[in-house]
Amino acid sequence: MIEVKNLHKAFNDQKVLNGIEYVFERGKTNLIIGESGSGKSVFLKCMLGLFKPDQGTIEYDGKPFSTFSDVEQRELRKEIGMLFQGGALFDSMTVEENVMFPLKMFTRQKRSEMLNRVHEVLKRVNLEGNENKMPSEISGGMQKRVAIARAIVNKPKYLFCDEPNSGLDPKTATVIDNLIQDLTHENDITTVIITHDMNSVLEIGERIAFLKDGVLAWKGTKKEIFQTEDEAVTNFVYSSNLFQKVREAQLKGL
Ligand SMILES: Nc1ncnc2c1ncn2[C@@H]1O[C@H](COP(=O)(O)OP(=O)(O)OP(=O)(O)O)[C@@H](O)[C@H]1O
Repeated sequence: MIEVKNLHKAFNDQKVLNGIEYVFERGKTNLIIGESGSGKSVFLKCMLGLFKPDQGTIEYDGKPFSTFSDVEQRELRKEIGMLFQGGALFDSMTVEENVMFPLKMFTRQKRSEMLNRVHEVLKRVNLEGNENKMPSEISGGMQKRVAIARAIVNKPKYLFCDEPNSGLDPKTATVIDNLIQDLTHENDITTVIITHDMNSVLEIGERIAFLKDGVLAWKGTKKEIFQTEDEAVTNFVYSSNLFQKVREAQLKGL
């Protein structure tokens, strides 16, 4: 669980985050949605300790980040899996080496132990047999699965995903969404996902936080997002044709 209390962040006199209160629940997919410039990335960077909040606290399972010593921050980093926008694989490393990278960075396991874990994770994301391929030799969806394998190889308690579906076709995007959700449930991970993708909201929106101008303007589930009368949310959500059609179908009782 990650609990955010009264989070403020400004750059010069531009207030970007303005008093955010939110709980990211363990074992759930927690989505952050909102227009471009609403503060999603700044929020994520505050949670990762890359930006220092001006005010407020971020607690990891009850412990405020600001009270972590350098050693504790390093320990926390081991418990965080990060799925970067675009995957961010190392082009010059094989699939196997990419996935092994966090184990080399953060553990002192023997190579044979690391290989066992890498193969276990690659099997889980259905990439068995691709160990020795280079990223350029596999599809975008497979690259994304390698990036997911790398993000979970060290058994993280927290998983941060920045636009996990960018650049993928809708079918592959759904496979990736479901994989992230299944891994979240199987491993009881606190998963935070920044997304623009309304398909993802429909697919895996177990908990949704809607940011508008740095304020947490609405929170709820994928079911509730269809029922809300909140104008800011409906304006944002129904700018998507897909949502418009689902809403119309619901109203017709289809
Ligand atoms: N390092 C920085 N210095 C100054 N201003 C910043 C910095 N990082 C972000 N901002 C400003 O904070 C605001 C929110 O940016 P942010 O990147 O969090 O938006 P976002 O919701 O993630 O947008 P997008 O969906 O386009 O990625 C923007 O006005 C941006 O210019």
